[in-house]
This record gives sequence, structure tokens and C-alpha cells, in this order.
Amino acid sequence: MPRFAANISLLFAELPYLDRFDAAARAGFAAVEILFPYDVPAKQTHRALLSNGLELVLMNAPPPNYTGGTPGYGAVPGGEGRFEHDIRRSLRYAESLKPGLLHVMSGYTKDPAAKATFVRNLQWAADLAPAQTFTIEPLNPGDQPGYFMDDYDLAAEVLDAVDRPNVGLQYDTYHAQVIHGDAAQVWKDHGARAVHVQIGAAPGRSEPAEGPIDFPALFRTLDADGYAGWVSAEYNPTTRRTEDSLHWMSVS
Ligand SMILES: O=C(O)C(=O)[C@@H](O)CO
Ligand SMILES: [Mg+2]
Repeated sequence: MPRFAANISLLFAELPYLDRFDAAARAGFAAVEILFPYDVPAKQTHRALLSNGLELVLMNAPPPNYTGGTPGYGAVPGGEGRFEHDIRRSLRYAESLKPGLLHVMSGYTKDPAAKATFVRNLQWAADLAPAQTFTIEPLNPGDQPGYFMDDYDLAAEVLDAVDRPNVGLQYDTYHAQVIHGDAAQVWKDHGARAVHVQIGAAPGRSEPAEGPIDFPALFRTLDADGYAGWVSAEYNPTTRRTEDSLHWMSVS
């Protein structure tokens, strides 16, 4: 059975930020991920992790959130200065929070030079912090119109070109299903590149218990394939309290 983590940017969002750590630990999670921890001093997040004995699996590189901001500059030609600034900032947070993984976002661009730019920037980040593992993740264009990294085949091409041991794929069932129509096939094609797995149902991004994705079968496949990383719950609970949406953890 996979090791489950909670994405506390989506799960337990009915609670204030610092209370989500306690709630995740009470619900039985040993690890959490946080999309954008930058609104709160790293010290406070660190304390909340420590006092609950939680590991931080993953966080995103800045910018801080999606509200009016652009999701990263990784692939944006001309955005290299801003990209380097953001990566250095996330590495400062990472010094105390010690996320196993740092998700690097590509930003919005369809410039012909975007792929080469993303490859160069990822190589720069990977070489700057060889002890840190970085991820890239395709996001579906319905959620993020114009976002560069919007396809798993493209992610594979970028990862091959980057060719660094500390840069890998973030596989998300919800995006994989929406983008390619078959999350299980995407895992077959690209699972060997995955250093992180996120789960959510499609098309509604609800708990991993409904829709076309067979989650118990996926969990068996992950085990059979020897996937040893975390499987993080990243969905919008349909229940008022997140803990009431967690039945999938015990039936899987
Ligand atoms: O939206 C997702 O899916 C993610 O995993 C996020 O990290 C993107 O910010
Ligand atoms: Mg995801």
C-alpha cells in the first residue's frame, strides 16, 4: 500500500493554515505538502511540522499563489532573472522546511524558445542545489490556459533534455486523466520518470473514489512497479470537513 501524504493547500482548507497540520496528523498522515508556503514565515511552518511530527514532502517554488500572479517563469524566455530569484527564495525556505521535493512551475508561454528556456533553467537549478530534488508537472489547459507544461509527453522530452538525476516527474492522476484521457496509461508510459504522485478524481478533482480512474488498481500498480515515493492527496473534498472525505484511504 502506498504511503499517503496530504496536500494541505487543498485538504483541510476549511481550517486556518496552522491548524491544518494538526488536522492532517490527527487524520493519520505522516507527511504533508504545501503549494505555496511563502505567505507565512518559514519558522512558523517549521514549528507546525515539528510539533506534529510531520515530514514536508513537497512545496512549489514561488510565486506565492495563483491569485492574480503568474505560475512561475521556468519556461518564459526573458524571465531568467525572475526565475533565478524565485528559485533562490524557495531554497532559503527549503533550508529550514526541508521539502523532499521542489516543484518548478513553467509559467505561461507558447514562445518557440520556451522548451529550451525551461531546460536551461532546470539545469541551472539542479546544478545550483544538487542535494535538492526538483519536479515538473503537466497541468491541464482547462485549469491553466496558456501554461507551458501541459502534456506528459512534453514533460518527458524536457526531462530527457535536462538529464539531471535530481529533476523528475510529478504525476497527478487528475491532470493526467484530463489531459490524456487515461491516467493509468500515462502512468504506464511515464511512471518510470515519477518521483512524486498526486491523486485526485477526474473530471471534478474530488476525492479519489469516483469517476473513471480505478484508484485501488492504481495503488496496486504503484506497489508492483516498486514506486517508493509519497502519494499525496491533492483534491477538493466534497464534504464540509476534510476528514469525512478520507474513506478512500481505508478501502484502497
Ligand atoms: O495543481 C496541481 O496539480 C499541483 O500539483 C500544484 O503543485 C500546482 O501548483
Ligand atoms: Mg498536482
